[in-house]
Amino acid sequence: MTAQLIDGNALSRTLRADVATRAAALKARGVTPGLAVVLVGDNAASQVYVRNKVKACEDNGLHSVLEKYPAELSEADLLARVDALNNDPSIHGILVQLPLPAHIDAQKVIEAIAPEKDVDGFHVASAGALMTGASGFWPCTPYGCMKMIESIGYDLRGKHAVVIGRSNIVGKPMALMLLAKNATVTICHSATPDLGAMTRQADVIVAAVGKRNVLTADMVKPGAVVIDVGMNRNDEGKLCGDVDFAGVREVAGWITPVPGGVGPMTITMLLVNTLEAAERTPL
Ligand SMILES: Nc1nc(=O)c2c([nH]1)NC[C@@H]1CN(c3ccc(C(=O)N[C@@H](CCC(=O)O)C(=O)O)cc3)C=[N+]21
Repeated sequence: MTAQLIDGNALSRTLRADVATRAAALKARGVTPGLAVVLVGDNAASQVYVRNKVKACEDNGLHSVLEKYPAELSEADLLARVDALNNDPSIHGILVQLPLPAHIDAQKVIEAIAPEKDVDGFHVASAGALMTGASGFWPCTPYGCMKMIESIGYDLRGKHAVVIGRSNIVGKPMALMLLAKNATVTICHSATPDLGAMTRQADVIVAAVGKRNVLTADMVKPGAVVIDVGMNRNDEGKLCGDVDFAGVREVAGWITPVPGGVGPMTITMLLVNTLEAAERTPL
């Protein structure tokens, strides 16, 4: 049996249509949701991602501002820009594209963003809100993964979810979101001695490592839900995830493709968070 595809492009179209409707309603009340995207340096991948984010805003009735700075921008100057955006009433969400050049302390810049504008969900206040169940923005990638699982009507209660990867941006928040839905959660990482022994027990697997073929068919329980967060290039230079898609799709019950899976959902949840930031601002 071949797994059913969870189509991130199709789900994004549905969710973005709702964003556009709500953005239009806000606009009618005189508020256009605004996102500021700050890009430092000329990382080629970042240029593409940032352009996609700006285009997604435009397509769905959000206003966006792209600020590009040379790689030599000082940390103090970047902090000053963040402060200006914090105080700009036309901007409801601020995204500082990562990675930043090595001379800039990325965490310090993230903490400078006003939590109510932290639509990436990377601020310690946002992380704390997710951990405790308080209101705050959830990081877009794991949030998008949760929406994909929700879209197939899957009940996580009592299921075993295995997350591969423990980053602050994906693995850790992903585990907390799954836990909040009453899954039993295991987090695996580079020091896990037998990854397959863990994943073979999983009803849901989220692969977020950043390495090709981390998950192969022999590591998957028949019928499992497999979410692929990876963004890698194969030998032919084609975009691929962390999962051996061709093999795993013959075993899994559901699987997300790369491209067309988690990537577009990350951008969709950025739009959702920005819209909600705008909806929360008092008129
Ligand atoms: N502050 C910050 N926030 C981020 O959310 C953030 C970041 N920094 N730095 C880089 C990563 C990466 N990221 C992606 C988003 C969408 C796709 C995406 O839409 N991918 C398409 C394919 C795009 C292509 O063809 O290259 C897909 O999977 O179908 C990919 C990658 C957001 N990031």
